[in-house]
Amino acid sequence: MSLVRIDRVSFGYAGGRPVLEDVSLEIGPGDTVGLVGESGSGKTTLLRLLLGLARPDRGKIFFDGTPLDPGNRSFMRDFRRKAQIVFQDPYSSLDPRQNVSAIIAEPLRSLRIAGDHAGMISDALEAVGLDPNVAGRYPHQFSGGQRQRIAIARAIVAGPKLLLADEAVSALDLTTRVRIVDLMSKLSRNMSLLFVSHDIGVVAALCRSIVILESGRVVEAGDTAAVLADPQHPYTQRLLGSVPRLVFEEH
Ligand SMILES: Nc1ncnc2c1ncn2[C@@H]1O[C@H](COP(=O)(O)OP(=O)(O)OP(=O)(O)O)[C@@H](O)[C@H]1O
Repeated sequence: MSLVRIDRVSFGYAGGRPVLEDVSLEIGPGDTVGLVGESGSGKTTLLRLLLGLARPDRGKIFFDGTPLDPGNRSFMRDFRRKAQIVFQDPYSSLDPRQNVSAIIAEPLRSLRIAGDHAGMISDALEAVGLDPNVAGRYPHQFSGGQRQRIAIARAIVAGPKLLLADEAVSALDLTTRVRIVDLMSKLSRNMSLLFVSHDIGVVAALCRSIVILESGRVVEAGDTAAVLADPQHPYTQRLLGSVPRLVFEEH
């Protein structure tokens, strides 16, 4: 059974034109799915629907076989433990007044998860490649890449089944981006990953399957290597054509 099933979902913001039209996609346990599209194609909006922050106008979203229903509080509490998100900007996503330990503990507190919080925080820090001794420090004492590791530690501390990443490496320099992609790849062995990005290169490195969104519609989807080797839709071909060439030709 799919962990997530988005079934023919359409959505428009109040008074506006449709932003998503008839979108379907499935994420199985352990899948790594890249959602790619240009700015404004509706990627973040789809994540908002998937988190239950907005409701589809048409269609349904299922998590573990149960329809997502923001009105069902006990389901949503369990869902919030199982689905966590990492955002783009590691500077604005961490509260500068809280130390690392308090930041990572936030889901444990808000979801009222019992147990050894200090041990869980320490495990999460280790899992993202940070020394557990940094728990007492504050965000300003870390680089952008380290901050993103802290944000990822917060996202995984409660043991989610699904990690959502919204342009989670886009704000990082190239070397740091590669390291965080490596980290996400390692973490995705234990959870499903929906990785939203406009960067096809990063998706190719990280995601087994790819979904291409153009103006709120899925125009192509499938195995990443197969789609990128032989893109069928003109929009995918255009997106691929606009990827900067990083290979230096010999003269
Ligand atoms: N709160 C909102 N109210 C009204 N319209 C919105 C709102 N948020 C987004 N939109 C519109 O919905 C469309 C899709 O936006 P969305 O942020 O989902 O795209 P995106 O693919 O994530 O883009 P980006 O890569 O730039 O973040 C855009 O036309 C945007 O202007």
